[in-house]
Amino acid sequence: MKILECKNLTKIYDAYKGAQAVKAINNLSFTVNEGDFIGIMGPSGSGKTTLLNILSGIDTCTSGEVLIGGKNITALSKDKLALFRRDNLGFIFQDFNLLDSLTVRENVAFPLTLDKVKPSEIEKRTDEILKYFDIYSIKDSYPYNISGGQKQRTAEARTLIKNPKIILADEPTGNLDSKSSFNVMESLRKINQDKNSTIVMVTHDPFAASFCKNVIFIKDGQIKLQIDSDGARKDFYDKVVESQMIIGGEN
Ligand SMILES: Nc1ncnc2c1ncn2[C@@H]1O[C@H](COP(=O)(O)OP(=O)(O)OP(=O)(O)O)[C@@H](O)[C@H]1O
Repeated sequence: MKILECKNLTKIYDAYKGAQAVKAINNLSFTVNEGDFIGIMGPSGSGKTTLLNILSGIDTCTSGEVLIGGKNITALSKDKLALFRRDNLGFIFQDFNLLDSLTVRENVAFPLTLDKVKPSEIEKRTDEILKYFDIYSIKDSYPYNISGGQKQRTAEARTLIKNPKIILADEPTGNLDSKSSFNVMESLRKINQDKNSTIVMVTHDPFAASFCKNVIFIKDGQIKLQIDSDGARKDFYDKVVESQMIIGGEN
């Protein structure tokens, strides 16, 4: 089932204070199905962040459409878009975005608290997800007392607690050492497999990309190449690195 459709997306940043206008996304179309785990790669300046910002409703496109679960988010008013984002999209960022004054448990429960869910229901769902991400034992710790990998798993648990339609991840391994990167990517792969969560991830990191089912490469705002994994991660890693060389540019 189609869950995300980008149709003929174009984004032009207008000329500003002497700088020329930039066509960051150029008539780009692609479809994401439920349960996909897609990586978006490309050289610096190729348009990855711009694309993710448009998909997540943070930025608007100049022309084209983004449909999420059949709903055209490019046509929503600001308020409706904010609500739609809250109820349907999950975000995972490079710098975790955890609240330092809250414990791990409180951070994970935060979206449900905002939604005024019943306390008994919050407790049940929070316990379940803390255990799933193997952070139950550190539930009363604060973010500054836990490791980078534990912080990222806490951020994932907070994202997943509302069962978003799509998880949009921006360089989730960007600030992690190799062991934590492995654990975080394993946990993303696990939620993709166990819960059929749909994940769209922007990354520079071929290791992170090797966990995806498909990777699209963009350059000059257009899709230049798509590669598919047959499930063997090491082989797919080689394919990702090879594709990066084909695409060229600074990574
Ligand atoms: N706010 C902006 N105003 C004007 N031009 C911008 C703006 N943001 C990005 N650009 C330009 O749009 C193009 C795409 O940028 P974008 O940040 O999407 O690339 P990227 O692939 O995410 O790069 P990186 O990997 O370095 O983060 C670049 O030429 C960039 O200079």
